[in-house]
Amino acid sequence: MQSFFSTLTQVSRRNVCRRQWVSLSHTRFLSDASEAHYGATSAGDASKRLARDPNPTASAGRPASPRVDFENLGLHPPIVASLRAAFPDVKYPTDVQSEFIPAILGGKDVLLKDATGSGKSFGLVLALLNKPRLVSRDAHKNNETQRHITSLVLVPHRELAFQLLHWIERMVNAGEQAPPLSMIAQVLVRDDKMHLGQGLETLRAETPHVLIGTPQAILDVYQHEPELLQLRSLSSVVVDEVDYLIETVSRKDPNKSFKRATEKAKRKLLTHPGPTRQLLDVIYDSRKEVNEKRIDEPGMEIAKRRSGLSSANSMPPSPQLVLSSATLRTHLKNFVYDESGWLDKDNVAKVSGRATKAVEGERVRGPEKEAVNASIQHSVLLVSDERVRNIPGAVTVESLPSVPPGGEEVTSDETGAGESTNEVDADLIQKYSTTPSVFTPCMMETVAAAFAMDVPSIALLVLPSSTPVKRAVWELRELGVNAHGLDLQDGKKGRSYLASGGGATSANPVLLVSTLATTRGLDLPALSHVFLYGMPEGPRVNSRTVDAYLHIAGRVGRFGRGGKVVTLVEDRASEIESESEEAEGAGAKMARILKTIGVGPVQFAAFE
Ligand SMILES: Nc1ncnc2c1ncn2[C@@H]1O[C@H](COP(=O)(O)OP(=O)(O)OP(=O)(O)O)[C@@H](O)[C@H]1O
Repeated sequence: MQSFFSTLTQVSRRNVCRRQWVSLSHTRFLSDASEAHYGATSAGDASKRLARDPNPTASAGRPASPRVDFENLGLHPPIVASLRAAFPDVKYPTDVQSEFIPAILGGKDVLLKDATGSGKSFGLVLALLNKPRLVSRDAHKNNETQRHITSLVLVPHRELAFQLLHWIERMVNAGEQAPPLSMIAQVLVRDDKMHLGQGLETLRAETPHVLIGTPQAILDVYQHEPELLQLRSLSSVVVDEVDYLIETVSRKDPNKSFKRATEKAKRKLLTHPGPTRQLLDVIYDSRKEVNEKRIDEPGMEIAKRRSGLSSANSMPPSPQLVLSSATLRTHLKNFVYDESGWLDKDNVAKVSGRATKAVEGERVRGPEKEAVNASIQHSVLLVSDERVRNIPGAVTVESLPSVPPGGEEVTSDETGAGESTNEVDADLIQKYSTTPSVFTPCMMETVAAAFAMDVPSIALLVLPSSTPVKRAVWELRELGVNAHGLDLQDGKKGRSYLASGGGATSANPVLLVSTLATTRGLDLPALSHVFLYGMPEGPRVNSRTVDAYLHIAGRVGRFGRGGKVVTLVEDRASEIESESEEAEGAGAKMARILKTIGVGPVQFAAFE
């Protein structure tokens, strides 16, 4: 099999030979390379073919019909070979992948939205790996070839960055003559002490094809060593979990006087734009300028531009922009389209997997309901010192088998249970034993009991964003739970969590502990349960809370696997019947969240 590495080097060599490079200041995109390389299976052809013959059977997250395969989408055969060798279960593209991969390879800006677990991030990685490597020649250095970063991927937290890196590593290592991973992909995130550490050293030593990082880490490097990033010569910029990374103001907030509150929130965002906004403002400054001018453009000019004729306000060459999430709210889309100035509006594809779903006759529903996965059971437990009970209205259903038939036994080595890393050190134990906890004892005991009774192999506990994971791990271990802080950077163990799975049992099940801030986008195939400590993004119920719940719930039930989401909230008996939102208890609020997403609560059988 031709190696993954040789694919990328061939692309770069071919490109270098075909282009006349003047100097580094004239770095140009190798836009003709994909055309030369992919011939009849170019992205444009693939789009046309899909339009004629859309996949008629699959639903989000299910593989598309055999009539569409990865090569048809414009992916280069050696990359597909590496994919098949590394991920034998990934046989055909999902609906949404069939739509967005050709759009990305065709150089379009893409707004991408589909259910959790539909393969968005995975497909993005594939498309980016497939892009021709950007290289230029330096006339001042004997025409020496210089490699550039081709794609920048912004993700909300380091665990997701390492997950994408592990996926790439598996594909790279699947070919013969595996290259150093750092040539293909690197991660740039801050460590526990907020340092960039090893990631920055590696970037100084080698330019990767794909750079994955958190916005703050990338911004830090941009501010101190901008030449390492070459932001303006990128070919693509991807923002995964974009609604988490770019804050926008919702037009409807029933709890506030609408207009004044909106204006105030907008002003605040202008004064304190988050790191993602800052980076995109830098990368797309020339697009912003043109978009600004286009606001007053006369009709003739618009018509000229749209028909491809040269116009005074033509868009300058700039990286394609891809924004992705399972939950893209209207106010974010409006901001991106009308206010940000980042998009090339004449060249945008909006992809939601709907083109294929509409052909299947699936009902297109509200934004929350589209993201719900029917194979997940949702339970809410009301917890007090006296008792633990299911939320009123929870129904008994035939339980999803926790261990699907044919599940194999995994060893403690595979689950990372027997390893000594991730230990809580002695100083912290001393501190924890002598200071009050932010966690309520009866809530932790309920997590421990529910985990012991129902989890066959691996579960995830999601804590509120600012709570201490290490302390939770320690408290749970005191209760006899095999708890570990989620750490995907941790080589062998981290990768074991990402291995394909489901249907496994373990003699010593593992409870991984993370927070709301580090859970978005994670794909841990062996998970059967997610326990949620308290209301997500509480205390009010609004679109942010609902979206947060959808994303947490979406960690299970991926690719047709079943799964359970168990939310634990403190039980305050008087709260349930109250009409006012202030007095309404967390249980009633959770019931509203479930209603909004169109699911009913299911009894968690271990409790009354
Ligand atoms: N075409 C495919 N066939 C089978 N499995 C796939 C396919 N594409 C991706 N997967 C698997 O599906 C899982 C989910 O993929 P991914 O994380 O990309 O979904 P997502 O849509 O980004 O989810 P989220 O919105 O939660 O971030 C991964 O384990 C991946 O290996």
